[in-house]
Amino acid sequence: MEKIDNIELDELDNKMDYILAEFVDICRKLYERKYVVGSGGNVSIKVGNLVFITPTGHILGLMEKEKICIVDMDGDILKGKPTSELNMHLGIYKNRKDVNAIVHTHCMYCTAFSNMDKKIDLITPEGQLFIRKIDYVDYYPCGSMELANAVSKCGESAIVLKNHGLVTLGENILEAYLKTEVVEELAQMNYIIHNMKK
Ligand SMILES: C[C@H](O)[C@@H](O)[C@@H](O)C(=O)COP(=O)(O)O
Ligand SMILES: [Zn+2]
Repeated sequence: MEKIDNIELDELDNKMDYILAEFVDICRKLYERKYVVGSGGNVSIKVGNLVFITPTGHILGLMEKEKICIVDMDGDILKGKPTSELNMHLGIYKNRKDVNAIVHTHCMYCTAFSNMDKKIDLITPEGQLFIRKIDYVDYYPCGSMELANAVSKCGESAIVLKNHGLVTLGENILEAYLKTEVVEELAQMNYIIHNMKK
């Protein structure tokens, strides 16, 4: 059995198969839960010096392992045509050593709150447990370096992009995904409570 630094390549293969299968599942779930529609949203994970990332213009609900792009941390594209938000993903990984997974979606309630410049209160137990604080970023054009720089400077792991959507960060993809679910539920709960007060 060939080994590199005591890692059996077959074992590495199996691990990567599992990691990429989980990546595909999360992409499909984001679409199924309508956190994105059409070709919106993008997802990435960092494994060592490599970033596995969704292709641009692709429907997350139809993601397949073979379609996942690969980029190194210098931004050299090793496989496929990655998301137009590649600079945002790389900028976050460079600035946040605690982050190994990024989920970007267009959650409707979060985006609506951002359009009204309203903050989302962390009113649920999950909100207080999983989301320490939410950062808010002004509107910058999609795919722009301005957006990438603004987001990668944020210190929190839930970042609302004005008139665009949400970015959640995690040590792993399940954590990043969970934060998307929790923040969007918080936004919905805030909306319901606000309307009940009328
Ligand atoms: C307009 C783009 O869809 C923008 O919203 C981008 O941020 C996005 O979500 C999907 O872009 P890619 O298909 O390039 O990942
Ligand atoms: Zn987007």
